[in-house]
Amino acid sequence: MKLSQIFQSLKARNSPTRVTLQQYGTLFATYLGPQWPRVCFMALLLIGSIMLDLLGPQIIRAFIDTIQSNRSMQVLSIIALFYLGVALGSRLVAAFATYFSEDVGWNATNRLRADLTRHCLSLDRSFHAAHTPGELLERVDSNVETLAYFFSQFVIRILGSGILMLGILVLIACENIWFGAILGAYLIMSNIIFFYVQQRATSIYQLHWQAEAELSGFWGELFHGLEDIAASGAGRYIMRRYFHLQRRENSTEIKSIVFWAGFECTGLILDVLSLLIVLILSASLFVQDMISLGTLVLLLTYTTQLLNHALDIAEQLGSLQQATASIERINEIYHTQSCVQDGLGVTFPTGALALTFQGVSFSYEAEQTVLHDISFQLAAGEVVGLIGRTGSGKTTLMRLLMRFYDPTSGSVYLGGHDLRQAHLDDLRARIGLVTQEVQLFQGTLRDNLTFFADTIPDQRILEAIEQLGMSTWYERLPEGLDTELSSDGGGLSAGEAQLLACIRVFLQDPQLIILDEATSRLDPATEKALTQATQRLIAGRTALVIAHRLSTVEHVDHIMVLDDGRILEYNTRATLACDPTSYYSKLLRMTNPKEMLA
Ligand SMILES: Nc1ncnc2c1ncn2[C@@H]1O[C@H](COP(=O)(O)OP(=O)(O)OP(=O)(O)O)[C@@H](O)[C@H]1O
Repeated sequence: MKLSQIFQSLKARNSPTRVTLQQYGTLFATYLGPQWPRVCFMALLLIGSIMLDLLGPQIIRAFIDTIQSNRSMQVLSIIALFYLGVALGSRLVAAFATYFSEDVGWNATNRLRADLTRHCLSLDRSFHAAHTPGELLERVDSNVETLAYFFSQFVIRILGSGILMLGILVLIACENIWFGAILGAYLIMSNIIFFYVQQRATSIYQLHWQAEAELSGFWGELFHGLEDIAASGAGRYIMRRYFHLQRRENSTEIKSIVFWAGFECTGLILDVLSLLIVLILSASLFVQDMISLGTLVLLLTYTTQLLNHALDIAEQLGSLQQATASIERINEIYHTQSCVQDGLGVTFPTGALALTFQGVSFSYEAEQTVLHDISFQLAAGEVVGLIGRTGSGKTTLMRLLMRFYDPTSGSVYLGGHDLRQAHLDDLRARIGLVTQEVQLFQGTLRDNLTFFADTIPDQRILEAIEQLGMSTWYERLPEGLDTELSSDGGGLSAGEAQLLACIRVFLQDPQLIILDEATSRLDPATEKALTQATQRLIAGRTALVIAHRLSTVEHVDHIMVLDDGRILEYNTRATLACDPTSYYSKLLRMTNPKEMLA
């Protein structure tokens, strides 16, 4: 079963704030199931370590009773050596068990993290607009990390402590049935108290993590926009917001720490009380000659072990609460279904693809329509230049074509197929997108051009650079394809980043190109290189060029002028240029057309 199905079943059966035993079971089965040989080996080690732990107090009893009876040094030395062996063996086995449990836990959470990342990638833009990168990082990383502890420690320690406690209770009951019965009743009662106290913990942890996520989101935004913040002098506002978020994070953290301290304190009080009962009981049995001194020590040692493990179980139940809070936060993401559903798949024609928008309207939010009844056709291999003031809907049109969103009404057809019928991956592989904000990654130029795919040979990259007429630009790079770039732009200007994006798209060899021209001022050499590269890139392909300069649309077949989400005019460039009443021809006659393009 896929993780999304598990989490969707959580939603279907329960409110999002409840995770049932069966659902924990499904989670374990999905992520621990494939590692069953390791889990079995871990369980064997666990049982071995428990048996050795139970053996220790029996050897001490034998030692004390031997001192009291025959006092043979030889027997005492053998018992002492045996005890040493058992103690060492127990530690060794416990260390192996811990190693395997960690390994199993991390494997499980790595798979969970990968599934979650894949799911986040499949979600549409409205989801990503509503969640900051920092918040998602918190969920995909920190919340999943909590589950690593849960997967590894919870299994080994709850199971281990549970079995050990049962073993100790049986052994104590064999010595004295009343002793065993009283301790058993006490343990059940104390665990019930702990369980109810911890029920409250989930909401406290969730509030804390939400505050942490918001703080992480803030850091993400801050580091992303450092330049703008410094330039606009927004430092004081940023610090105010930081203090506000930090205060919230601190207060929720203090609440969870206080809760945890209160919980540990309750455990300690219950411990002291139970030890008192045991001391009185065992002393009275010893005074009445009902048990030997060795048995007295045995009972006390077992009781201490029992209480330690009871506290351990209570703590593990605490980790269960943390894990539950994590599962619920991860669960929330899994509930989010992408508004853009994958299509069944179509067979696109080869070569350039025809494009049709038919009565397309779109709104990001219910009450605000951004595109109104957009209809136009572009034959295969034709290029349309899209112009319009800022906010007129150019980028939105591009987003619909990439299926980042679906139209509210109407349809978009590519190569004769409704976009909603195509597989998303297939569709996006056929469209090359060069945006204003080119995302670079920490790595070499080669990595950035190939998206870290080592199947593309250098020769092909160099050919692409040459075919796009960018050899002069490339030769200026200090270390060629090995030039290191960083994710924040790495010293590349906006124009150079677009040059890089052109090579990326050229390597992808798409059937339709969307080009959102850089608005920033480019130096003449880069502008010339970029114009040449884009012209070569779109040659023989259908293309939609969002233009911020009239020179960009000098060679296009059609011009579309968008105004407030409506097509103001759409015709061949030649027709519009010859029509003195057209918006485009007015732009051509203007001395500073940028004003009307901004
Ligand atoms: N994610 C979003 N959520 C809500 N509204 C949005 C979103 N993105 C854009 N808009 C709104 O949609 C309208 C069209 O925006 P769009 O970005 O498509 O315009 P544009 O012509 O590309 O502008 P620019 O030239 O400045 O990039 C604007 O009113 C904008 O505020």
